Amino acid sequence: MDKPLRIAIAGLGTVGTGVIRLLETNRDLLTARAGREIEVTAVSARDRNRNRGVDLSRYAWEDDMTALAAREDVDLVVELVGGSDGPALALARASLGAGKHFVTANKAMIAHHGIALAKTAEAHEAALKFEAAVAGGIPVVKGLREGTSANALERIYGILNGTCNYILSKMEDTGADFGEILAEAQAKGFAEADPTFDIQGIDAAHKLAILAAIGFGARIDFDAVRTTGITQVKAADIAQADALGFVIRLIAMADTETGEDGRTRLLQRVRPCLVPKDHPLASVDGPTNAVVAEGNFSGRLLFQGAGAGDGPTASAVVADIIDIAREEIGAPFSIPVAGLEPMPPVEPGHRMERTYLRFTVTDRPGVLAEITAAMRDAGVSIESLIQKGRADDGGEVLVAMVTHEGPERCIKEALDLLDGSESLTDAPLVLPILRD
Ligand SMILES: NC(=O)C1=CN([C@@H]2O[C@H](COP(=O)(O)OP(=O)(O)OC[C@H]3O[C@@H](n4cnc5c(N)ncnc54)[C@H](O)[C@@H]3O)[C@@H](O)[C@H]2O)C=CC1
Ligand SMILES: N[C@@H](CC=O)C(=O)O
Ligand code: NA
Repeated sequence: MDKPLRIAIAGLGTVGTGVIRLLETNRDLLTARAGREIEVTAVSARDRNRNRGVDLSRYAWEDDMTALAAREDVDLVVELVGGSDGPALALARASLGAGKHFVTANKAMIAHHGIALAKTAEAHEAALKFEAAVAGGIPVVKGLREGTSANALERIYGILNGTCNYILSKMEDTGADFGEILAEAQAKGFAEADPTFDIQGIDAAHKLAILAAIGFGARIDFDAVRTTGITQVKAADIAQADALGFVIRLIAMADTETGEDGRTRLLQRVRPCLVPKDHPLASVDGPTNAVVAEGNFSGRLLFQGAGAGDGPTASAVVADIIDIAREEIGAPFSIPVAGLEPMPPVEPGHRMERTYLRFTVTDRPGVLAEITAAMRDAGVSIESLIQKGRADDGGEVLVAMVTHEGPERCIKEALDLLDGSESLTDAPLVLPILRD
């Protein structure tokens, strides 16, 4: 048998502790699968004395995690700290620069610095792997890099944030308040250290940018992801969507089109959408994630499973470690960095969509006429319209509508016409309807 693969782990929180537990529990099986032992030699985290429920006494401890990269007894560094910059990035640069393999669950860092890190990895013939960074335990990075590699992909889309999905599906089941459920998601270890990354859609955007790079051979362009989170979604919208035959899910989607200049353009967006109840993504509940990839020969592929949590995320981290133990290095984004194409973003106004719109308005005569006139003037055709009762005190009521399919820019024009209207007491909510 080959020499052991010696690894160091930085970050011993939810995921880091999960990795240690998995390496201990499945030791024999991992040795057989990897073809050699996987041996933890050193670890680093903020607090040495915290009780994590795992025995760290056999491993060397480094207070400064960057020191892991310089250790002679380390072949591979695993980063489970988080943060796009700061110590995680310093560790990545130091490790790859020293020719050590590097495994991370850090989507923020890969979305911002993945290309530069992949270049360093290539230059030093080291592996850079990040299966856990996208959709936790689901092998979707591998699925796109290897499983769909024979296809031109038409669309990649799905549910990429477990916290938002947990919140939306729990709101659906219990009618409970947003904040209460977010606290539960935090307690269960799904949420990011700063949960605004989850609820504002930024975490899903990080993951989408990574998948788009792999799936479409694009240079990662995180700044081009058009991102809307779930904070504006109310329990009333969920009930309304239900009555219309939909659920609400935060959907991340990327596809391409050819611009007038002949260049391939990339559209990446994260936004809450109405999902028809008979669509496979509608039954994805709780912290589960799901990714759909549509290949020109494979047809629609659905990857589904736990997108967050210690066990599933550790499973993805250790799968990457096994690949490296087997010397399956590969290009981080499927093809060498020089081959990744810079793809300018699509301006999506011409895209055709059916849309759900919700207005919170003052309950007085003429309000409905004002809204429908704006729709008419902008060329938006209304498929159905619901006004939710009368407010007893003449206060606020909810007006919801579903439009026929039309160009996205018409919705924007209608909202611009209503901008500043004294009838509207809250910003309108616009939710596209996911097409099959
Ligand atoms: N929790 C989850 O379900 C998932 C997390 N991830 C990613 O995995 C990474 C780790 O996440 P968690 O384990 O949830 O985080 P966590 O907050 O539970 O653990 C982070 C660890 O890093 C250490 N750390 C943080 N800042 C440090 C610093 N400046 N210096 C030294 N040590 C420091 C902490 O002491 C702790 O041990 C993040 O990149 C996260 O986005 C990815 C997929 C799922
Ligand atoms: N905060 C993330 C954790 C996994 O990536 C999520 O909720 O999906
Ligand atoms: Na994954």
